[in-house]
Amino acid sequence: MAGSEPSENQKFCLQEVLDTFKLCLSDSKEVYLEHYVAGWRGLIKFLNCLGSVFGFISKDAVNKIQILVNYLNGENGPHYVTMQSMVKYELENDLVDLTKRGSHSESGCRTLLRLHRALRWLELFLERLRTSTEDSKTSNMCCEAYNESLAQHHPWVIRKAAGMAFCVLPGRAAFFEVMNVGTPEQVVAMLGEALPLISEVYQITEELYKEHNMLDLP
Ligand SMILES: CCCCCCCC/C=C\CCCCCCCC(=O)N[C@@H](COP(=O)(O)O)[C@H](O)/C=C/CCCCCCCCCCCCC
Repeated sequence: MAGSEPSENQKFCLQEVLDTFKLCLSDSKEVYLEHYVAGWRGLIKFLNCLGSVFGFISKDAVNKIQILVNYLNGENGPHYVTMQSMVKYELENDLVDLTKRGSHSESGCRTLLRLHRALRWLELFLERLRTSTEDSKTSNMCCEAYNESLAQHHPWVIRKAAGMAFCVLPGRAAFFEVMNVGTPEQVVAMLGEALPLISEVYQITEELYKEHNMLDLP
């Protein structure tokens, strides 16, 4: 594998990501931003194990996570506890560029939307991985999931770069090893547990953005 050996706290652990997504939803099905970004942080550890070819993707995701963490830790932090409270606060205070980019080009709503779209890619990719066979190619699964989701929001140059990165993804067996779960059967079982959680978080976010006409924020 292309990446260097990660230290213990940089090591990816699917169970950890699963636990984080379990914490995302409140009893009233609001999405806690803190756990949502923690879930992404866990996933980025995986990306970092794959080598520097994925650096440009990891950098963009880290940057977006940091924007949200800054809001969470900032003076208006209490408004950013859940996605629902963030949306309400930013909309009520005209803090979102709704039609064209202006003075709020790094709003929480816009930033989260980019990660939300990536969550759909993840859902589609993990479902393919879960139902894959030994000879399935991770690059094909990743590419198909990307074309059905994120690619529709990316310009040609990003799509090209992403396509090139997918070509150097490790094979299914090596990929499963990086997941740090156990046998392929155990990986498949854990994916089966993780997917409904990821799907539910995705659906709730999608509904929230649809309700406020924010699925196309510039
Ligand atoms: C369970 C273990 C197996 C799967 C582990 C997957 C780990 C994936 C971790 C992170 C995924 C990356 C998230 C990328 C967020 C991209 C957000 C985005 O769309 N940004 C673009 C738009 O932003 P603005 O310009 O409007 O601010 C930005 O232009 C993008 C730049 C970078 C390229 C993004 C390519 C995304 C490809 C996603 C597939 C990742 C491949 C991972 C392979 C396992």
